Amino acid sequence: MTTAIEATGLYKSFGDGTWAVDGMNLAVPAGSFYGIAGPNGAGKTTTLRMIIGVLRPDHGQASVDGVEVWPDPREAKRRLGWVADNPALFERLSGREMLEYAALMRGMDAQEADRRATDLLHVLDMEDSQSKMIADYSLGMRKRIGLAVALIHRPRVLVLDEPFGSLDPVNTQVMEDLLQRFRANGGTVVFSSHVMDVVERLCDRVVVVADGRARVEGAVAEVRGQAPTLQQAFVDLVGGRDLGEGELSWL
Ligand SMILES: Nc1ncnc2c1ncn2[C@@H]1O[C@H](COP(=O)(O)OP(=O)(O)OP(=O)(O)O)[C@@H](O)[C@H]1O
Repeated sequence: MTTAIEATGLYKSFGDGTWAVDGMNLAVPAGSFYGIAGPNGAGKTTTLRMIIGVLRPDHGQASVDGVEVWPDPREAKRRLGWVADNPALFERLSGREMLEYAALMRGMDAQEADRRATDLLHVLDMEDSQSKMIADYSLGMRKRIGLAVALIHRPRVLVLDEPFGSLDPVNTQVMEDLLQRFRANGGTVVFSSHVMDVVERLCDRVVVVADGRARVEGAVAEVRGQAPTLQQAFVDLVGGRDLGEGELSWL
């Protein structure tokens, strides 16, 4: 198996005496759609930020498309695209200017930058809002432009943090279609999510993370096991809480 992302023994503490990431191991097969699920505070974002080369691990290694991230972060970043939960964008640029700027920073000439920006704005259904300032964009529009910025240099691996949170069904469909297209062209998609039906629908494999560690990993059907849905398997695994008889009786 060729791996698109490999993380071995990743640890990170923020100095409060606990491990936000506590010995994470991951191996994402190239060409897969890979989901990272886990409750709030499980360490998903911290893990992803160490893998993409913006947060240095206390211990452990990560590689992207065969390139070790921390010895060679520039080369690793050439091969990946990153979409943060709330993408950091230049608020006073228009969507088109943002895309063209990202393309120029990635070394493209102006003609290629214009061509790719035009294509992305079209498939993301953003032609009408391309001249509007990003500060005036809705969250769904920000997420779409964030995805376009991450794709414009044609990465091999795309990493997304909660891409579907707070998106309406139309935006969700637009994002899914583009991710499917990227994967069909040989790319690898890794994303964290709490939205288990999206993980179940899109992913080949999933890892469930809790307390900074991978608890279970495998093909979606394996992780679901005997549970009726992946959501139920997730709750069974990481614990939910049943309300007792008398609890909240005042409600
Ligand atoms: N910059 C930081 N400084 C201090 N603690 C942090 C920092 N970033 C994350 N943490 C802590 O690390 C732990 C893991 O956080 P992380 O954001 O990685 O979880 P997550 O699984 O992405 O959660 P969510 O699903 O809510 O986004 C949490 O306890 C969080 O409070």
